[in-house]
Amino acid sequence: MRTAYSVETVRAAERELMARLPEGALMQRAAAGLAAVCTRLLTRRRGRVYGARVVLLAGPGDNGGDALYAGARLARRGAGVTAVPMDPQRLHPGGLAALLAAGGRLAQEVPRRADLVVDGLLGIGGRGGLRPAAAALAGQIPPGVPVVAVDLPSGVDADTGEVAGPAVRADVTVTFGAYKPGLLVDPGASLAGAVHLVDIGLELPPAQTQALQHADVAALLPAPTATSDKYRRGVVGILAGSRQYPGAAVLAVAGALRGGAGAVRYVGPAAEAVLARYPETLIGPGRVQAWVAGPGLGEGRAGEVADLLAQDVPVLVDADGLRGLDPELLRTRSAPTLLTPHAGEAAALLEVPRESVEAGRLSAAAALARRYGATVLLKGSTTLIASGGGPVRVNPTGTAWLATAGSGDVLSGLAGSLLAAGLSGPDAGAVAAYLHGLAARHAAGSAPGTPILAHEVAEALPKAWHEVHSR
Ligand SMILES: NC(=O)C1=CN([C@@H]2O[C@H](COP(=O)(O)OP(=O)(O)OC[C@H]3O[C@@H](n4cnc5c(N)ncnc54)[C@H](O)[C@@H]3O)[C@@H](O)[C@H]2O)[C@@H](O)CC1
Ligand SMILES: Nc1ncnc2c1ncn2[C@@H]1O[C@H](COP(=O)(O)OP(=O)(O)O)[C@@H](O)[C@H]1O
Ligand SMILES: [K+]
Repeated sequence: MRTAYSVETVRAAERELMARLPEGALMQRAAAGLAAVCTRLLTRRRGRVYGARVVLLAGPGDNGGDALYAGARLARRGAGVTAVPMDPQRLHPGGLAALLAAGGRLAQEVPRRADLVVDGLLGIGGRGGLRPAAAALAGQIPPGVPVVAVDLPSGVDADTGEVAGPAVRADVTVTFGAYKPGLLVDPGASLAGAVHLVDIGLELPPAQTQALQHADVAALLPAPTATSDKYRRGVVGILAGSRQYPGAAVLAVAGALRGGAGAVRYVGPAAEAVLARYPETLIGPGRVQAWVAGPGLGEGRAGEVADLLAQDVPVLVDADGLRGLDPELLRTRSAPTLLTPHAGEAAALLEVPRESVEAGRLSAAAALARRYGATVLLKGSTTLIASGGGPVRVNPTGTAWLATAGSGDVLSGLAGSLLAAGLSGPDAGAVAAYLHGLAARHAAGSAPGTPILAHEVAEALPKAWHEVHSR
C-alpha cells in the first residue's frame, strides 16, 4: 500500500523527529536522497556526473535548501552547478554556503544549456499559484532538459493536487518522508513524473490517502473454496440498458461476469442483446447480494432505481441512475451504497460547475460522500474512492485510452460483482478501479498507441486478475 499524508501531518512528524536529531540532520537526509536520484539520472543519460551542467531553481525556504545542499554534493563530484534564486535576498544560508564552498555559482537567469534542472522553488510551504518571480523562473526551464522536482513540482498544492496557474512539469519527483496527496491526484500527479520516496525516518499515523498495490488487491479478491456454490459466491443484479442503449447492459454484464460473483442476473429491456453475447446470464428479477443500477437506463427510470435502493442489499448507482438522486433516501439506507459518477455527474450531484470538480477532485469526492452518506468512486484521469471518515483511495492504474464510451459500464458491473462477493463499498470500488485500469493497459498493450474498446477492457480483466496474483 502506498500512503500519502497532508502537509499538517508531515510537519508534525517532522517536528517530533527534529527534536531528537542534531540540527539540519533531516535536510541532509533529504539532500542526500535527492543527490542520489540526480546522480543516477545523469549517469544514465551521459555516463557520469563529472562535467554535467546542473541548474538549481532555488526558492526562499527549505525546499530551496534541499536543492542547494544536493547541488553541493553534485558539485563535489565534478558537476558544474548553477543556482538561480527566486529572490537573491532570501536563500537558505547554510545551503548557499555549502554550494559556494563546493564550487557552485549563482546566476540571475536560467542558463539555456543544461543537463538537468532541479526544481527547488517551493515544497510543502507553497501556497496558491506561483507568484510572478517563481512563475518566471519556471517558464525559463529550457525545453527537453529533464527536470527533477524537490518534494513536489512547484505550483502543485501538496494536499489536494490542485494547480492554480503555472506550475513546473517534472520528469522525476523526489519526495521526502511520505507521499503527499498532490503527487497521487491529478492535475498534480500528471506534473510529478516518476515519484521516488526518500525515507527520512518520519513516524506517521494511519494514512489519510492510500493507493493500493498488486498485493493489496490480491488479498481482497474473492476466491472460491471447497464449500462455495454459485449463490454463496454472490449473485449480482444488473438494472441497466434501454431500447436506446442496449449496449450498456451488455458491457455492465461483461464486467460483472468477470468480477468474482457466482452469477449475474439481468433486469431490463435489453435481455435479448445480453443473452446473445453472454448466455451465462440469469434473466429477470430474483434474489441478489448486490445491485448495479443505472448504465444506459435513459430517462424516466428513477422509480426502478429507487425500488432497488429500498432493498437492504448493497447498491451501486451509476450513470443515468445518478439523475435526481435523493440524498435523504441514501442516508437512511443501512446497506452500503456505492456511487460511481464521472466529473460531469458529480458536478450535477453537487450542483457546481464541472470544472470545479475536475480542479478539486479530492474535495469533490469527499463532499459527495458526506452529502449522500455513501462511498463515492469519482472517475476520471485519477479515479478516487472516498467514504465518510475512512482514508481516500487513489487509483494508480489506468490509461487515458479508457476515456471511451462504455468503459464506465464495464467498471460498474465489475464493482457490483465485487460487492455481491462480499467486499465493502470502499474495497469493491478500489479493487474494481484497479483491475479495470490494469485491464485497460493490457488491452492497450496488444496494439500500443491505438484506441481500445470497452468490451476489450472487459475481456482483458482475467489478465489483470492474474497479474495481481502473480507478483
Ligand atoms: N517537512 C519535512 O519533513 C522536511 C522538509 N524538507 C523540505 O522543506 C520543504 C518545506 O520548506 P518550507 O516550509 O521552508 O517551505 P517552502 O520551501 O516550500 O516554501 C516557503 C517559502 O515560499 C514562499 N511561497 C509560498 N507560496 C508561494 C508561492 N505560491 N509563490 C512564491 N512563493 C511562495 C513563502 O513565502 C516561503 O518563504 C519541503 O517541501 C522539503 O523540501 C526537507 O528538508 C526535510 C524534511
Ligand atoms: N483521462 C483519463 N485518464 C484515465 N482514465 C480515464 C480518463 N477519462 C476517463 N477515464 C476512465 O474511463 C472510464 C469512463 O467511464 P465513463 O465516463 O462512465 O464512460 P461511459 O459512461 O461511456 O462508460 C472511467 O473508468 C474513467 O475513470
Ligand atoms: K519543488
